[in-house]
Amino acid sequence: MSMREPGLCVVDIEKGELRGATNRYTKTMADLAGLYEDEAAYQAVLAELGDKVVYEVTDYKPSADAGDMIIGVTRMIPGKVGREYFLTRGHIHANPNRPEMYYGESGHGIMLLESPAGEIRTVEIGPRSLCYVPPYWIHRSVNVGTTDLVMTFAYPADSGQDYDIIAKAGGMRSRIVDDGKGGWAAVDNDGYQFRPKDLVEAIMAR
Ligand SMILES: O=P(O)(O)OC[C@H]1O[C@H](O)[C@H](O)[C@@H](O)[C@@H]1O
Ligand SMILES: [Fe+2]
Repeated sequence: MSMREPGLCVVDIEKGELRGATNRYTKTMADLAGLYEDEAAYQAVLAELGDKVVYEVTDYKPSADAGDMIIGVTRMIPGKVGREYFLTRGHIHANPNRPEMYYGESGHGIMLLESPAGEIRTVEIGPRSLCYVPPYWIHRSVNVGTTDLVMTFAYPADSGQDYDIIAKAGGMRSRIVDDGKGGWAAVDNDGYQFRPKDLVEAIMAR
């Protein structure tokens, strides 16, 4: 093992980015096809937003080694597709026993978590909330506020992201929607299919 130099990055809360990041990736509404329940509403929002960035990630990745850590910032604009609040694609870590932490910088978000067996948890995140995503939880962030949601995160550098696990189940078990009173509610996703028991066991054995 060779020594690595210390790093320094600065969280720019207004811009919602990490100054000194080594990577940036952006998502537009077109990249999120098939994630929202209301296809007509999705098409309308897609036409309205065009190639506007709906969320972006800037991160600092020293290496992909197991003992290293990726630190970064995610920024998501506010909005709804029909009654459903804007969300990230969501994933389980490709090495599923890797955790993650999220720290709220600004805005109002929900971390939506699902176990491989289909249990759901919601964690509300505001400024200075520190959310721990334990190993094995599928996770997605949702902006339930009226301003950009900005969060700092950190996770082991060899975690990886598996997006298929959500797609294959027809989405996550819950959707985060407007409750009609200015707040949010978790409701059932009608298209959700529970994973077979042997698949759940195979994931949990890794
Ligand atoms: O990867 P997505 O599900 O699109 O979520 C966007 C990003 O969310 C978080 O900030 C994670 O730490 C990133 O690694 C992830 O890529
Ligand atoms: Fe993650």
